[in-house]
Amino acid sequence: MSQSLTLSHPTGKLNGSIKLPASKSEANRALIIAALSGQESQLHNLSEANDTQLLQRLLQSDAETIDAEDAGTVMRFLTAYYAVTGQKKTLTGTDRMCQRPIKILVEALRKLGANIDYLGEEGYPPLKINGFTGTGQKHLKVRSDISSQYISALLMIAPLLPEGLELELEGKIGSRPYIEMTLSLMQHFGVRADFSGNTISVKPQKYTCAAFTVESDWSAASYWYSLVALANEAEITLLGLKEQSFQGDRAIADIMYRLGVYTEFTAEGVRLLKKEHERHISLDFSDCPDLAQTVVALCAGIGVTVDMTGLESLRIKETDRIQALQIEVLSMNSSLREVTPGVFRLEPDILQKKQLSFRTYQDHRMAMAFAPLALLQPVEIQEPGVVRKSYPRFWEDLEKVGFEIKYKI
Ligand SMILES: O=C(O)C1=C[C@@H](OP(=O)(O)O)[C@@H](O)[C@H](O)C1
Ligand SMILES: C=C(OP(=O)(O)O)C(=O)O
Repeated sequence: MSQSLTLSHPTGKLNGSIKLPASKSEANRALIIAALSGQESQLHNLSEANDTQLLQRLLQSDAETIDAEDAGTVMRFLTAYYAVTGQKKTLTGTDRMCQRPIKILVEALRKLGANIDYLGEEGYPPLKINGFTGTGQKHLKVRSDISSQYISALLMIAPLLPEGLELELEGKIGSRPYIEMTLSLMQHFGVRADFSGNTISVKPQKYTCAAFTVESDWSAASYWYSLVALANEAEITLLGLKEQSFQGDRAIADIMYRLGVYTEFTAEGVRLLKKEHERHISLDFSDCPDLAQTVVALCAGIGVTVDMTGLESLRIKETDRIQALQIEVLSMNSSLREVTPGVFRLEPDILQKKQLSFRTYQDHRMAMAFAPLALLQPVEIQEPGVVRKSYPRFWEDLEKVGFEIKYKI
């Protein structure tokens, strides 16, 4: 795997049609639900993202030790899946995965009757899942301000529990659209739930067999919006995106309207065109945390000041994304500071005409968020292979619209 690549674009003009990868969030829910249904499923357009390829392989594996690598959904969804299906497994992941908390999910599963031990530090993977003796408990209180993935994991197994499940969400509901995506996918496969106030109720039910085609990934689309915003001239079509999507990251269309990109929905996807951008904006990322890096890197490039809230969960993702962003925007003369508790301000400055080099912190989104800046000046991206987590063809797709890439081994 190459250690770095340098990226440049000879004209700054972008034109073309891109087939985006499919959403790993949708695909991984569909895979878990299909496995829980116990029936042959017809899932189409499963993502080429490593997170999805990995889950597919692991669901077919009868190994005792299961490596979820760096995939949060794989770790959290499989913990609940193995528990409820009574499979005895050791579940581990990368060093970083073993620093990403899982206590809220493990505690909830224990209350439902799962026997789970921590093999390392209490509250973190690796885990040993030893079996399941249903307690018949129906009502659970679960904190919803750390990661929605715990809630999605519990919801997907809920119809298989003898009494079903009533989940009372405590605190702010972070990443809420991902919970709604879970409920929509469950409904697609025949399971009804009720989400009223802060309680989600699921009665015991059976998943039914249904065909499902995974949509293109709106999070991946965000990097193309950034490219269009930074280009001298651009007309880009992104295939397979839908206006009515299960994905909360479709919010990028509205965010980018303010940052210089007009979205036209067509029968084949979206057409992106350039427009004027605002100079100072405020955004709340509570519903769409994966878009924050795209916006920060772009705004540092085009000189837009942004006040951001809802970034709490960024500290426990593939890396501490707030810290990684703070370090990397510094090399662009910009600053990212917490101005009052919970409010982060990106203040950009004039970019010097020198080659920029960005570290990626084993985080695919750091690589893809900073790459579009190559439309302003040559950019080096370190450890570019990280993109395989969600968008393995990212660099090839950039070449299709005229980027020149030199790989250094
Ligand atoms: O459920 C999902 O598919 C995801 C939920 C979000 O995580 P959190 O709920 O931890 O914020 C998101 O950041 C992640 O990329 C995918
Ligand atoms: C946070 C992410 O993924 P996960 O939590 O599933 O590892 C992501 O893809 O940005």
